[in-house]
Amino acid sequence: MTCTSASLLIGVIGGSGLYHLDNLTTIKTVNPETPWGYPSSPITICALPSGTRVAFVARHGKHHNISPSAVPSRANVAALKHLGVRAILAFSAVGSLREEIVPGHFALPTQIIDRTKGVRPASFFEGTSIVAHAAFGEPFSMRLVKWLEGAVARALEEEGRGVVLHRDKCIVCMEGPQFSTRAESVMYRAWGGDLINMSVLPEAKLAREAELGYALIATATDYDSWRPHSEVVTASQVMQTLQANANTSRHLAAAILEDLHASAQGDLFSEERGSMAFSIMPRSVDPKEEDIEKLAYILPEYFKPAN
Ligand SMILES: CSC[C@H]1O[C@H](OP(=O)(O)O)[C@H](O)[C@@H]1O
Ligand SMILES: Nc1ncnc2[nH]cnc12
Repeated sequence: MTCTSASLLIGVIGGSGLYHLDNLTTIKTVNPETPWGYPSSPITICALPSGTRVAFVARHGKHHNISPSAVPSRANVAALKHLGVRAILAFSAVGSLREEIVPGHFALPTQIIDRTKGVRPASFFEGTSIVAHAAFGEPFSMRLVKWLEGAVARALEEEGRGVVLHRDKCIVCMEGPQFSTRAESVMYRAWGGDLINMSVLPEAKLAREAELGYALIATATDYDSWRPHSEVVTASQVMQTLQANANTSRHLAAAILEDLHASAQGDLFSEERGSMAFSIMPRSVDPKEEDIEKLAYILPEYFKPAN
């Protein structure tokens, strides 16, 4: 099922605590089987008051039954792209590695440090006869991030609950599911990390391979484990902030998605489109037809099945 690109341009991935956008109108639910399996949850197509549609997927499932290492990120990103989405706005509950990023604050990261352990499939090309090297020096879509810096700050101010937005932060993505040790937490700060989660990778890499815009709205829930005289982070500590952050995230989505959809019709995501053209390596042998068919699901511009 493919929506027309004019009707559905933005996909939202909800993280811990954000399992639905029930402040928007649900139009329908779809559950497409992609060449990489089924998404984490059925995808809800929601409408804004104007009728503009967005697609929503719950990263850990609607009942939070998928652990961070097992999230089917390839299926999530592929399904969104196939539905007509051009950019993903991802939400994530994160630990703060900086005193000034107080639990309850929001942040827009611009860089990532990868501390995942190679157990998550991180490329659509993995296991195929085709090799591709996507550029990832700027792991987020900077035009989108800049756009969000203004729009999110305005929406948070309008909400009036004093949620502060931090810009230009570096997020560490760890494997989990256990939280970091105190020594690791201190080390990440020394490396320049400001935030920590278990989810931004491989999601951001896969969005890049699928030529989708991608930005993360990081919602701080805790101070991780670096503060010498404070308790280390626990799941129950995270839970305390999760609900308030999710409510703010839902408000934010309702406040900015209309304008984001309108901007998406312009050149906001022009950097991503066509970006894989020079990333796919010239081939010495013919690629397998089954691989072409698989990759055509996300990149029909480059992969055209024989029939
Ligand atoms: C519930 S604490 C750890 C868990 O929360 C974050 O999930 P998400 O990014 O989907 O909001 C973090 O990345 C971990 O997966
Ligand atoms: N401290 C933390 N470490 C990793 N992921 C998190 N998600 C929320 N808090 C976190």
